[in-house]
Amino acid sequence: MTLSVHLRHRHGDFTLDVAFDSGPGITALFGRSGAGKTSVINAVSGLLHPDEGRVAVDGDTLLDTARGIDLPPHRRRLGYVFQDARLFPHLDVARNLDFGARYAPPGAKGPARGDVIDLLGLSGLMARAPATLSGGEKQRVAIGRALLSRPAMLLMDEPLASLDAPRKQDILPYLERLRDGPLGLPILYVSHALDEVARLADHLVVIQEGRMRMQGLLYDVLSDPAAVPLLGVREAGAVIAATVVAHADDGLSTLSISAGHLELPGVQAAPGTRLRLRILAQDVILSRDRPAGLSSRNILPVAIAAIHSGDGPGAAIALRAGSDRLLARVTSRAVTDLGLRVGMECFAIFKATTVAPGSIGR
Ligand SMILES: Nc1ncnc2c1ncn2[C@@H]1O[C@H](COP(=O)(O)OP(=O)(O)OP(=O)(O)O)[C@@H](O)[C@H]1O
Repeated sequence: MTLSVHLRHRHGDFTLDVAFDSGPGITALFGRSGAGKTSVINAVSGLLHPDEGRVAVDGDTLLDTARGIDLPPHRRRLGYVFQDARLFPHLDVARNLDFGARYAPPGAKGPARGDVIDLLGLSGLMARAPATLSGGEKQRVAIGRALLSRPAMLLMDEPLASLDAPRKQDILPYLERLRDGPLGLPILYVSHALDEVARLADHLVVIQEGRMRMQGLLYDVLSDPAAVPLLGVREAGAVIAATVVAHADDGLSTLSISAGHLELPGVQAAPGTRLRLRILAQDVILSRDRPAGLSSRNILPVAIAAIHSGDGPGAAIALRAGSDRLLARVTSRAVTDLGLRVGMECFAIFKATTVAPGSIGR
């Protein structure tokens, strides 16, 4: 599946100028408030008619201003999940799901009702009224309703933004299952929360003030030191792939990565499970020599791939760790004092507790 979005639009002083092409899985559109994310999703769904643009899903053209094509929303076969679940308050969960199915185009391929109920863990909720559901449960029903309309693509506009942190952690595994399951449904996922994006996205598009600033595979964008000023120095950090090896009685788990082993707490996955770990750039310390007598359990041999000095006192350092990439943020003074340069081999160190359970995804 491919998603191709090319848009130009003016809202008064605000100009939207965004173009990206992505592959299967979840494409996350990330940006701060007012960056233009909702305008993009509205143009994809047909609620906004851009001045110029082209939107195609898997080769099917939904919009092409040059050719006079602008399908109305109901003919675009898109499932929409909003920040607030927008369930029908007078219908129980089962009937809310039926409503989705009612909009499925005749003959459209899609998941069976029972599979959607299993995937989203809805079987115990079917007779409940929306008012009695938690925020996370409501969102699961809203996702189920959207899936049962058998869409060609799912649009999710800040679907977790109204949930508190624990509810958000409850629902993220369902979204991971949706992404990795047999449906293979493409998802355009809008968020201003980088932790969610790092857990879920396959492809990342970063927009700022209406312009597309970076796009690419999530692992590539998040490990690019040029992304640090865009994403924020406290939030920037690479995602690496790891496999669970074993859990010890003291609560620490061993994970293997291409550059060696990590020891982390709070890993809730069976040995053999593939995970993705987000390691914030600000949590990584560099040492030219292998440190001895250090309490930190995670010391990885790395090579410096790039050094990106910012306007302030910090520098972002791209590191190669086996076949993975890490980012470190250190002071420019440390770069000078340690004589760091591209190609140099050194050691990256981070505390086990810096990788919080919420930063560990599938
Ligand atoms: N219909 C409109 N008329 C005029 N300006 C608009 C209109 N819709 C959006 N804008 C402006 O376009 C800019 C982008 O808005 P948009 O809602 O797309 O951003 P966003 O990234 O989704 O923000 P948020 O996360 O706060 O919802 C904002 O400056 C907004 O005020």
